[in-house]
Amino acid sequence: MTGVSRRFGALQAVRDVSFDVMPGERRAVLGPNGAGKTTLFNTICGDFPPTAGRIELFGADITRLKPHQRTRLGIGRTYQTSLLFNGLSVLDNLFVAVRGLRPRRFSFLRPGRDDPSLAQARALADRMRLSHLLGVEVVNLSHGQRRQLEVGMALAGDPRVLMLDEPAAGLSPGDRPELLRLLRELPRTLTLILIEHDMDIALPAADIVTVMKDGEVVVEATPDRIEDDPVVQAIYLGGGH
Ligand SMILES: Nc1ncnc2c1ncn2[C@@H]1O[C@H](COP(=O)(O)OP(=O)(O)OP(=O)(O)O)[C@@H](O)[C@H]1O
Repeated sequence: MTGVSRRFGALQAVRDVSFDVMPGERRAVLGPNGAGKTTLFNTICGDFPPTAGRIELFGADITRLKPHQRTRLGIGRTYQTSLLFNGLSVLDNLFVAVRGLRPRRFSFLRPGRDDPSLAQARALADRMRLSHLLGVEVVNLSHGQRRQLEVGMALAGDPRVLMLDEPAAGLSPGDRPELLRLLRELPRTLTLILIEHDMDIALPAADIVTVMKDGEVVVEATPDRIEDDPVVQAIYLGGGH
C-alpha cells in the first residue's frame, strides 16, 4: 500500500501509510487505542475506501473494490466483534462459511452426509483443533475456542491473505498459547496480517512489526528489535496504551 490515508470528517484516522507485505509474510500491526489500526485494516479489506492512496494485491489495484470483490481475490478476515452463529454447531458454522451462506438459508440447505463442503468443514475443524467439538453449539464454546473457530471461518474461503483483528483480545492466559500455536502452524502459502495489542502474541507470531500512533507508522522493525525500541517503549510505557 502506498500513501494510504483515511479521514472521518476533520479526523485524520490514518495518515500516509505505506508498506509492502511479501507473500507468506507474518506482519503484526501494533499501536495504542485509536492509533488507526482497525481503520487501516478496513481500507485493506474494503469496508471503506481510503480517502487517499493506493492499495495493491498481488500487483492489482484494489483500492476501489468492494469487500466481496476483495474476498474473491483472496483476502479473508476476522473482526473484533464475533460473526459466529451462536445457535449453530461448530461444524455447521464451518459448513456455512465454506458454502458462503447466510445462516437463514442454512435451514434450507442442510448438507447431505457426502457433501464435499462438509468434508472441507471437517478438515477446517481439524486444522483449528476443534474436531472433538463438532456438534457443540457456539454458545457453549470457551472464548478461546470461539477464536479458533473464527480463524477457521476466515480460512473457509481459502484466502491468500488472512487478516486477523486482535485475535487474542479477551482470551484468558491459558487460551493464548493455543492461539499462538495455531497461528504459527498456518502454512506459509498464506500471508498473515494481524492487529494485536498483546506483544506476547504479536511478537512470536510476526516476522515484521509495524507500530502505529496517531494514524501514522512510527516504527517498522523485526520482533527482536521492537521491545527495545525507544519509540515503542515511550508509547507502551508512557501511558499511551
Ligand atoms: N467510522 C468512523 N467514524 C468516525 N471516526 C472513526 C470511525 N472509525 C474510527 N474512527 C476514529 O478513527 C481513529 C482511529 O480508530 P481505529 O479504530 O482505527 O484505531 P485502533 O488503532 O484500531 O484502536 P483500537 O485499538 O481501540 O481498536 C479513532 O480516533 C476513532 O475514533
